[in-house]
Amino acid sequence: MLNLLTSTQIRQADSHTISKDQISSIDLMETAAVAFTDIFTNQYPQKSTSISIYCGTGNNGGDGLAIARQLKQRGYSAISVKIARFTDKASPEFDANLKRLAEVDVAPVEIKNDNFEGENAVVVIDALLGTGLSRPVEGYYRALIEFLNKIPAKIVSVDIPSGFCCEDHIDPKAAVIHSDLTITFQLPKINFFFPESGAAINRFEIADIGLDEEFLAGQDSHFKLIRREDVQKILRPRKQFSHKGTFGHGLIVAGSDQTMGAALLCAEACMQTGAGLTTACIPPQGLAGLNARIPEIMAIIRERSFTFTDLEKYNAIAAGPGLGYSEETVKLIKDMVLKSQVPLVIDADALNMLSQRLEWLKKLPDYSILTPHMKEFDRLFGQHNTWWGRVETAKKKAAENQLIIVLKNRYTFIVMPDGKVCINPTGSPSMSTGGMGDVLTGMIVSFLAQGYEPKDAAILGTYIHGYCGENYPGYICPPSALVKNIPIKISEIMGENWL
Ligand SMILES: NC(=O)C1=CN([C@@H]2O[C@H](COP(=O)(O)OP(=O)(O)OC[C@H]3O[C@@H](n4cnc5c(N)ncnc54)[C@H](O)[C@@H]3O)[C@@H](O)[C@H]2O)[C@H](O)CC1
Ligand SMILES: [K+]
Repeated sequence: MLNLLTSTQIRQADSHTISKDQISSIDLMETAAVAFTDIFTNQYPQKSTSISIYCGTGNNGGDGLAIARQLKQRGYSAISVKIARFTDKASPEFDANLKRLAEVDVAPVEIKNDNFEGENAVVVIDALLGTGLSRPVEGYYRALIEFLNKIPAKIVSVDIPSGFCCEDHIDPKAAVIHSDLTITFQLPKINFFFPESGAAINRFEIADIGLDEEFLAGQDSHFKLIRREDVQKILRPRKQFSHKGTFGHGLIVAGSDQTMGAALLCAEACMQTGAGLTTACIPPQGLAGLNARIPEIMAIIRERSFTFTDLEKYNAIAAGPGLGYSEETVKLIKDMVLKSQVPLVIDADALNMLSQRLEWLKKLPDYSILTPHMKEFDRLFGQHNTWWGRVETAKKKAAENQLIIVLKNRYTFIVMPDGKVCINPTGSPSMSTGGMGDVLTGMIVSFLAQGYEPKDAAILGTYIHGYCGENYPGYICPPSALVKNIPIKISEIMGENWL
């Protein structure tokens, strides 16, 4: 997993690298400027593109000056540099790069107040403020940021959008540059994965500046980014002499008269993800649809006052998709919660039942997996104003109840009982359709049934679910199409050793 660090830790990595590699901070700044410019010129290869570089007077601004020189030296002919001289403070690296700018005869314009004349560059490079942000942006900086957010130019931010806070609660009223592209140094910043950053970061790219990998990996951090290689390490190839019993038996407790579709999607996902056997515990009306659509799935019919008699024959149980919320289904879930000896995956209506009966949280088998979206989370654990707050609560609740909480959003947070927050990078807006959650639940319970540890089942299910969705060749990805792709995408991720 990729260790995600705070801005303070990244600064420590800076100085560690500077002393270890016997370089100066101006050398590191030059490396950063070159790495930024490489990505930038790929994005804007036209050398006549008009580019205005707005520089603060710290090292973010210093980067901006070095980037201006790099662009000039690479033949970009329409470069202008504007320095936000709102304070008489300037970093030594900024001053050094200001001198070097003269070598390429770019004469910067100084902005000393808030009368910004018209800006008609096609691209603005935002090098005003970086990770040195230490307080909310006010005064001339705020006015300049608001001015730049209004002009038609594309904005490319250096390291982070100016005014953006890299970790902790994101204040929706803060003045932050709305960047079309953020080229960040070495690591994505933790808040890049929080929904509130959407306005400031349309997309981001990583510029490797050679910080000491060992040092970065050795830093203590809750936040980890799941990478393909992590998933490849967890996935097990299937042995030649295996049979359906080798891959477990998953039980899906789902569906009601009007919402059988969720049960079908969840059950099929469990089967397509590789469970040896899948049984769906469904209402009588659902049987015909189940058999017609997915003949591989066995059924237990939930007649009136149904109770579980042989839960022990299942390696993993998922409950909730389309289950409906009635006296009958509450009794059913209570029966399951009290009787099950295996980790449960609790989703949708079963989560809503939990939120009315929080005492059940402690009764769930250890390492059971909750898969709430934002609203289900707040119903369970109270209203939250920020996602940072939600993740803090999720860490607390996961530890208190020995649970895994899969807090779904564009970058799903998988919160482990030990406080680790594994962030899933896969997925796409094409997946924002009803039924996606049902599929995810089926995938997670399938990996549980196959004998994967609960934390690994949550990671595999979430990563591969998003991977299937983001690789679907369509404007939207119908969940019933996604499930058909699961086996092919798992083997694609595993590469040649999938068999
Ligand atoms: N390893 C790396 O990522 C590298 C990053 N580099 C660049 O350095 C900046 C961080 O530079 P720093 O000098 O620490 O601060 P900033 O330039 O971000 O800010 C300048 C200065 O502004 C003052 N300030 C803080 N908050 C505010 C505010 N709200 N309003 C006004 N002024 C504010 C404060 O005094 C800051 O010092 C990083 O982002 C990268 O761009 C290195 O160049 C290479 C390695
Ligand atoms: K910036």
